[in-house]
Amino acid sequence: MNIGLIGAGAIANFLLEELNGDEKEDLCIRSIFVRNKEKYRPLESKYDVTLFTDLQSFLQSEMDIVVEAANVEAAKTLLPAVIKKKDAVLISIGALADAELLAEVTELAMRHGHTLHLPSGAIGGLDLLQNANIGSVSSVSLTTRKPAGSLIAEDIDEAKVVFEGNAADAIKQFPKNINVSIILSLAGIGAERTKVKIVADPHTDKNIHQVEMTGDFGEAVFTITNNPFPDNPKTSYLAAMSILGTLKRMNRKVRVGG
Ligand SMILES: NC(=O)C1=CN([C@@H]2O[C@H](COP(=O)(O)OP(=O)(O)OC[C@H]3O[C@@H](n4cnc5c(N)ncnc54)[C@H](OP(=O)(O)O)[C@@H]3O)[C@@H](O)[C@H]2O)C=CC1
Ligand SMILES: O=C([O-])CC(=O)C(=O)O
Repeated sequence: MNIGLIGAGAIANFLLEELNGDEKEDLCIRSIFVRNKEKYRPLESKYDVTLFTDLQSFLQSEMDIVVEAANVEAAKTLLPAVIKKKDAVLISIGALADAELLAEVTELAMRHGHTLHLPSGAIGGLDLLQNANIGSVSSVSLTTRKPAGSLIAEDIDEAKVVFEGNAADAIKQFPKNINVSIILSLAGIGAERTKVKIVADPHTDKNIHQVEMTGDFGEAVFTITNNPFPDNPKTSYLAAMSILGTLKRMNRKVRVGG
């Protein structure tokens, strides 16, 4: 499967190393859509990829699927054009907090016969939540704790709650830090009803997500203590692995979970 990648940051570099590195894989990144070719020029020879700044030329290049690893704004702008032409994997899930965009992309995917894959990113338990939601789920809440520097500019000595509210507002205020709240909303009871608390912690170097759910099924509480990427500590290593997992499991004939 040939992949077209949008973005060339922490997640993109992980995917390039895993898929286009020394060991041959069935999956291969061929094309990368960037804003500034000169900045990313070294990737062309290192990973044998072609850089594009024109979206239509990128989409016409040799690829079976697009993987977005850019940011929420880019995803909002690019996704409608992408899904008309290709299947896609989206990691800046916060883009889909916009109900109009979600409806538009769903309609385009159906009309053009394409699929939009939404990986679980830096959390888990979405299989459980979707199954629980067949019955009635009464509450879903997420408490995210990250290194203070990932969330706020000010120097603090003690942990500080920097946001408390619902997922719809959380992603507006922290688009680079709380995409997980929107995948949780999509799997469960929506961005208005999914509660979010974000804590800036000067004493942690992990990205910690505690998820709590209650419903007909009973209740679930679990915590994911994520290792961050050294070159972008806002982003957890698991988020990048979840894209690779999604790609690798896509064509399986025996499917686990889900
Ligand atoms: N769903 C989840 O659980 C998670 C989601 N994420 C999200 O994944 C995304 C990628 O994360 P990460 O790799 O760490 O981010 P980085 O900031 O490391 O990299 C982002 C890349 O996207 C590029 N980019 C930005 N805007 C555009 C655009 N309009 N067109 C093309 N490229 C663009 C940037 O290029 P430039 O140099 O030009 O700025 C940069 O190369 C982010 O949105 C992040 O919030 C992260 C963790 C978990
Ligand atoms: O990587 C993480 O731990 C979570 C994150 O940045 C996001 O959801 O946007």
